[in-house]
Parts: sequence; C-alpha cells; structure tokens
Amino acid sequence: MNAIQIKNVTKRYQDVTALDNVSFTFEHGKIYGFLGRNGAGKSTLINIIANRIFADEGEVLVDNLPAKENMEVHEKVFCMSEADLYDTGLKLKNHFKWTARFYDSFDIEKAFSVAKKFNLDTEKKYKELSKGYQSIFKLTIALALNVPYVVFDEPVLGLDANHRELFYELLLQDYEDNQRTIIIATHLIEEVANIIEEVVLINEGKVLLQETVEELMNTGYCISGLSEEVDIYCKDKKVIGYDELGSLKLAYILGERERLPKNSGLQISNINLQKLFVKLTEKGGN
Ligand SMILES: Nc1ncnc2c1ncn2[C@@H]1O[C@H](COP(=O)(O)OP(=O)(O)OP(=O)(O)O)[C@@H](O)[C@H]1O
Repeated sequence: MNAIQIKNVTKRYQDVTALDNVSFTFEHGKIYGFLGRNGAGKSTLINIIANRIFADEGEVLVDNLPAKENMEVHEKVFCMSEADLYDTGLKLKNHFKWTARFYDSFDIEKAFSVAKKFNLDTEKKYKELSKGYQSIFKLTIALALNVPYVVFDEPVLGLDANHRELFYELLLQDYEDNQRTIIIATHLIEEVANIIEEVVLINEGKVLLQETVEELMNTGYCISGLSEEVDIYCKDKKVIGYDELGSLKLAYILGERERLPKNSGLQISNINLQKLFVKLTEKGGN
C-alpha cells in the first residue's frame, strides 16, 4: 500500500498521554490538513513519523515498511519541523549542499530558485535569519526535496501575508508537477481550506475525524439575514455559533441543508471550516 499508515500508536510523557492508540492513513498523492488544538498531539505524531522519537506502542508503516530507523524510509519521508534542528552557524548555501548529501532526491537548483523567489539570502547563516526567514529556509528545503511524503509543521509561522501566499502558490505548483503526499499541520485552518483535500483532526491524543473537505462542508452551513428572521429559522436547528453586525446575523448550523422558506430574505452559504473545528474541539462539545 502506498501510504503512511499509523497503526495503534500510543505515546506517553510521564502522566500525559500525548497519543492514545491512534490509527489512520495518509494515502499517497493527496494534500492533507493535519489539524488540532494546542497540545492535541500533532507534533508528537510528526516526530514519530520522522523517527525523532519513538512510539511506546504501535507502529508507523511507510509504503508497508516500518518507519523506525529504516534508511529506505528516510528517502521517502521528510518532515519540516518547527524545532530548530539546524547547525545555526552554517551558511544556508552550505546547508543546501549538506542536504543534497543526505538525500538523493534533493534538487539543489530548485532550492536556490525557491530561495530567490523569497529573497532569502543564501550567503547568510541560519542564526542570522529573522524568525520568518528561518521558516522560509525550512520550507525551501521541504519544497526542493522530491520525496513522496512531505510533512509541513506550521509552515507559515512568522511569514508575512505575501510570503504565505507565495508559499501556498509554490506548494500547489509543486503538487501539480509531482503528485506526492503533502501533510500540513497548522492552526491557520481558513488559510489552508482551499488547498487541502482531506482533513485529519486530532483532539486530546485521539483522532476525532478524517474526512474530505467536501464532506465536511456538507456537515454544516451558514444562514445570514435580519436577526429576527435568522432567529426564527434557527429555532429547531443545531446552531454552533453566531456572528452579528448591526441588525444582521449569521448563524452556523450543523446538519443537512434545508430549502429556505419561500420569499425568505435569508441567504444560505458554506460553513466556515474554522468555526466547525472550534465547535468540534470545544471542551464538553460534540
Ligand atoms: N517532551 C515532552 N515532555 C513532556 N510532555 C510533552 C513533551 N512533548 C509533548 N508533550 C505533551 O504531549 C501533548 C501533545 O503535545 P504536542 O506537542 O504533540 O501537541 P501539538 O498538537 O503539536 O500542539 P501545538 O499545536 O501546541 O504545537 C501535550 O500535552 C504536551 O504537553
């Protein structure tokens, strides 16, 4: 099977169970949003996939091969990380050369070309970079590595709006050229909503849901209009939140869309993915 299979993975830190018997699959050739609140267990799982830490129980298989300390898997998966794992005194251009030695699939020309697009000065040392440019350097490496599975952990941390857009553009371009698996762990749900095909949502160390964005969009909808009309419509509905602006109101509703009453001044639209997740991961929520 061409996939990253997470099988019954449990990871504990003293009295915290960061991952609790987690099982799911990242299939080959899809773009995933890997979502969850702070402390949900995302980085722990990414670190297990990347072989930086080990699971207490269960295993991760990459194309049917155990990921644990396996050089064949090393050439298949790359995890860009939030943590600084780089020799901070080395010039970026030399980092590129080192990466090319460690990974056969590193396209060093692409790395320099991506760096140029971001105006990343490869003569600089890692420690001389601003926080945003440190992220840009890490994602440049991830974009230039032609591995079949690439994991981005908070890729746009510290990036300004222009650089975030450039990253998403390059990511989609990369996906068009080479249909690999792209996994994006992020809190910026709305930003990635148009890019990702499937969502894996974890909460308190457990998988809460795995669905396509299309399916998710069908689990709820928005109604907007004059406050009184919206309130009447919502009486027998499962409302997960409201936004108000003057006399206008917007209600977020879970459930199948119904036809609006005739001559209604109400408008129906897609649910906002972020609202949906906030509700789904609320303590004591659904
Ligand atoms: N080295 C560690 N020692 C002790 N506890 C840890 C360690 N690493 C993670 N944890 C705990 O494990 C749980 C999961 O943390 P993890 O970093 O995987 O979450 P996350 O989903 O990546 O969060 P965030 O979005 O805030 O980065 C948290 O309760 C965290 O405090």
